Amino acid sequence: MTNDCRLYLITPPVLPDNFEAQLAAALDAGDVAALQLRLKDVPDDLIARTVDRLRPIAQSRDVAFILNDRPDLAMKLGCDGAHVGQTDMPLKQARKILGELTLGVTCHNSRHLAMEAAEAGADYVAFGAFFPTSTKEPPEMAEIETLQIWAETMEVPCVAIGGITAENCAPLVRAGAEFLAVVGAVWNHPDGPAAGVQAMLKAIAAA
Ligand SMILES: Cc1ncc(COP(=O)(O)OP(=O)(O)O)c(N)n1
Ligand SMILES: Cc1ncsc1CCOP(=O)(O)O
Ligand SMILES: [Mg+2]
Repeated sequence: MTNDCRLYLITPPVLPDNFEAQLAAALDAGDVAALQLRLKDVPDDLIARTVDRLRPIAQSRDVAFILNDRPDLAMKLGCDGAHVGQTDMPLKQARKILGELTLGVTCHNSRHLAMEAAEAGADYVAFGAFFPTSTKEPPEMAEIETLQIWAETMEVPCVAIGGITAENCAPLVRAGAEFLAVVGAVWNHPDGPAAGVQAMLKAIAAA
């Protein structure tokens, strides 16, 4: 049986020198719905220069370019949307800044937070972390049941994140995740990012 789950790629914490080539190879390896630029603790001008470098690579391939944490810069720099966490910016403010652009919101393991996000106009809600991850110290772990109940009862699409790999993703796909967001599964794949994307897509299709 097929499913509608798609891959949501997030950039690695530190971008290697040849990142443009790696990114192009990853996006050419198969269907990727979105790319999130996630740079933490860097000045605005570095975010702006990196958006200018990477945005065309994604958008020319019909991959939505989402900026983490900064709806203001997302709007200013021609991104397709922004992702905000619970402490990044009040959701109403983010929605107002972004206008018609995509707004994604971290909801940890809480359908209550997800309801609030949906009411504030989120285009997707993200639950996680589902599995241990070395990319970020997650404030809490999420249960598959949270995702499953959301997917069964609500219209707003849900993203699953946190330690997701080709080996462990099947239950999340079967629970109804519309998107799987990954960092390590692609950028740390032993055979390179293109192989990482292909492995994820194969696992999603087989779930
Ligand atoms: C798709 C997606 N889901 C969750 C997060 C985490 O956002 P946040 O809680 O704001 O933490 P940081 O990523 O900003 O460290 C995300 N970025 N993307
Ligand atoms: C940004 C973020 N938010 C919750 S877990 C996480 C990290 C996801 O990275 P990985 O796919 O390598 O676990
Ligand atoms: Mg954030």
